[in-house]
Amino acid sequence: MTATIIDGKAFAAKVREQVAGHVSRLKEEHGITPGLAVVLVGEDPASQVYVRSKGKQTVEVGMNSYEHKLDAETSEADLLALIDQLNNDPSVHGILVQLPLPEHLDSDLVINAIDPAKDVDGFHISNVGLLGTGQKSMVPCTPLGCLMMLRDHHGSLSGMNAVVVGRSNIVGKPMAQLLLGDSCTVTIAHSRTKDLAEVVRRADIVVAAVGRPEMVPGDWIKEGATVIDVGINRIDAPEKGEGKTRLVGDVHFESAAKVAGAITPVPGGVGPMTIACLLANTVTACCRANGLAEPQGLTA
Ligand SMILES: Nc1nc2c(c(=O)[nH]1)N[C@@H](CN(C=O)c1ccc(C(=O)N[C@@H](CCC(=O)O)C(=O)O)cc1)CN2
Repeated sequence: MTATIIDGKAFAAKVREQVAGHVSRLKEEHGITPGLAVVLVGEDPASQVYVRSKGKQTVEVGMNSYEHKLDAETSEADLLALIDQLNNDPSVHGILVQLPLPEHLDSDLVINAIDPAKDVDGFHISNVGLLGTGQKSMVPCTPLGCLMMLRDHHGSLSGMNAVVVGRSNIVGKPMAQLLLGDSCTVTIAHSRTKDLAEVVRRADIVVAAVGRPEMVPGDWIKEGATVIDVGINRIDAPEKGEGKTRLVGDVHFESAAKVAGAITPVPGGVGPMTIACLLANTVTACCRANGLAEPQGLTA
């Protein structure tokens, strides 16, 4: 078998198109322009790239982008004061604090200071609780992107065996909740799971989000399974020349693609969907804040 490649880049472009349509309707029919504020603390190079990309794509779909770049030594009090200001700014419908934060800042405290209605990352404890109890919430962008691709590929996920490898608050746990919400039988596995290979081999859907380069080989995958690779790991690539690197996922793509029915590549799979879903969440937050009907198909 050679797997169908699930093209996250193309899918994300379609989601952005839908978002742009909703934004122009909000402007024309209600005179409202959704606004997204992104806060970056420090100079982490990867975070700088992601924040730039978020700002650019926000503007491309017609929304207002507010970037707040703070230096690495910013105090918790100053960061919380900025969040308070954004919480009270009616032109800001979504607030995102780029992670990871410098070590002296308490991420949980900072995230929980965001107004849950503006928490477009879906990381606030209230949104975590709402998602866990099947209530309307803001849904974390990466798992939402994975769910959209799975629904698009399969239609219904009902009754499928899903194994999520990874138990992070940002991806693993919310992914499991979303799959459960779509009536999958869900197992959360992780690096300490006994007989991990056997557990993964039972899965119709594998979501790999452990942050370990190419940890899941093809012989762990059941024939015809759908593999969603959330990992983004930069590894040395001496074959490309001295000092060169390349991106790989948590799945060994070449071997997995020979047995899977469908698979997301890295790059170009889950990553682009993360930012597209952030834009979708911002439109959703804007509609909710204004008592308007939410866009269909852009949330769980
Ligand atoms: N507040 C948040 N912080 C972080 C999140 C998040 O969702 N909210 N996720 C990641 C980083 N991230 C967005 O912030 C992100 C990561 C990767 C991509 C992406 O498109 N990756 C490309 C490859 C990019 C490359 O060449 O390096 C791909 O997979 O094709 C988008 C967004 C941590 N922080």
